[in-house]
Amino acid sequence: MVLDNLSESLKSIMRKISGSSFIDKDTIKEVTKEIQRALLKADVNVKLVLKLTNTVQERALNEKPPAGMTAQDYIIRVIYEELLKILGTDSNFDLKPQTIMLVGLYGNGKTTTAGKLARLFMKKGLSTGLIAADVHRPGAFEQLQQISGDVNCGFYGEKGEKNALKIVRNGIKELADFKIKIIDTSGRDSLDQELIDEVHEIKEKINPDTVLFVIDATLGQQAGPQAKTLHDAVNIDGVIITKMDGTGKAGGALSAVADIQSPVYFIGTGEHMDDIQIFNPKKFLSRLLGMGDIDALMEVVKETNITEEEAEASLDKLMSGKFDLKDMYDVWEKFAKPGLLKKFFGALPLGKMPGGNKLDESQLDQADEKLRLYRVILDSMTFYELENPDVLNAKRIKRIAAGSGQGEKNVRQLLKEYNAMKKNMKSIKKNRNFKKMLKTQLKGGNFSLDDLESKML
Ligand SMILES: Nc1nc2c(ncn2[C@@H]2O[C@H](COP(=O)(O)OP(=O)(O)OP(=O)(O)O)[C@@H](O)[C@H]2O)c(=O)[nH]1
Repeated sequence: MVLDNLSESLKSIMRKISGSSFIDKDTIKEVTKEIQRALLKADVNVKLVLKLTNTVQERALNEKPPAGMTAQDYIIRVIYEELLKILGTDSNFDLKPQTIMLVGLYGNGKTTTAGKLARLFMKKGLSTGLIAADVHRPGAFEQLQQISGDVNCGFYGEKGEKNALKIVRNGIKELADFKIKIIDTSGRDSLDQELIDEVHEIKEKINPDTVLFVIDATLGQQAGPQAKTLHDAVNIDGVIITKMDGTGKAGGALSAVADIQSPVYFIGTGEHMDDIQIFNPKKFLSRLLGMGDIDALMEVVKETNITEEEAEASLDKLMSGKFDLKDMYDVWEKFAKPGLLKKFFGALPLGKMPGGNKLDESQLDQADEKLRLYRVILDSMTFYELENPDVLNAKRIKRIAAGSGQGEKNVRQLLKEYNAMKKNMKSIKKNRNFKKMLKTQLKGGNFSLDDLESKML
């Protein structure tokens, strides 16, 4: 597949980001440099690369991750969003009866694509006829005729006729019963004025419903000026990128498409008539980046939407001396979102606190599971016990263990953690910097332990 090399580079950059323990300015700069190199190697236009990487860098440096999202995930999201802008947003091709005009340069795959489209539309129940309006290339008439026979669709052409407009006019009349008519126009080695005039005239006089630009994925930097000139002449409604099955770079074609801001509707993935796919930018990009389901990542943010006020109130509770088990339960309830608890506890430098009880890595790994278990234990306590944890003697612990089915060991462990948390929170409540950073953490931000510790000393 085209862009394989770019995909490998981007995947390795993504791995690097998600594997880094913290994100600082240097990491962001390094990452954007690497993206820059990878895109340039894939033939993406320099101007576009610079614009993209500058935006990524600026956003990564200045924007705060939303609640529930780590800085790492957020940068991945920023990169994803900015790359998606190049590929365009999802826009489905409207499968309605229409006249389509195909434009593009010689050998880019126009004629083949006309046949592929005919087969695709007919599969969707839309009868299709092809009009052979390439009056310049010897053999173009026969090629389209042959293809229409292969896919069993309608065909109109006038062998030897040099007036493309006349053929199209007659063709539209002759193929009136077909729901979709596809005009295969001439291509050239380069964009000469004669070609531009010809396609411009057909566009003006025939007024097709849709003009589709067929472009070879491996075209390189000349794709840009070609797309622009054709767009100026016929106003391109959408793009079909062919030869996506090749090993080329595709960055040039993609840059050209980004430049004219037309949606890519289809991609060609081989020489056979079935080798055409509806283009889905999000899926394509997710595959390119080696991400499973990037939309799922976005969902985490929605699920963990904690407001600043909520974070502040919970933090005040945490740091007040009056922190009881009910408060602990409430805080956990609020922040027990996927991964958030782990992040929260993971960032607490408890080992550095007087009387600190640092949670080890394996404990952190099991944070979500532990929370579920602790909730069951807390549910087995009376209201009085939750508000007055000091009354929890051996007898009560035994009762709670039996009631929750979690064993005395787990009940004692929960109490141990509660006591450590309460003690630590009390001892740091006057530290404004720490409080501020914790708030960021509660809201899903991320920072390094080193950073946190240096702020505390
Ligand atoms: N691998 C691959 N080859 C393709 C694809 N689309 C077209 N081709 C091949 O590209 C070559 C040129 O395709 P044509 O359809 O003849 O090109 P054209 O743009 O119609 O050329 P003109 O009519 O001369 O303007 C043919 O050999 C096609 O089989 C594709 O998606 N993948």
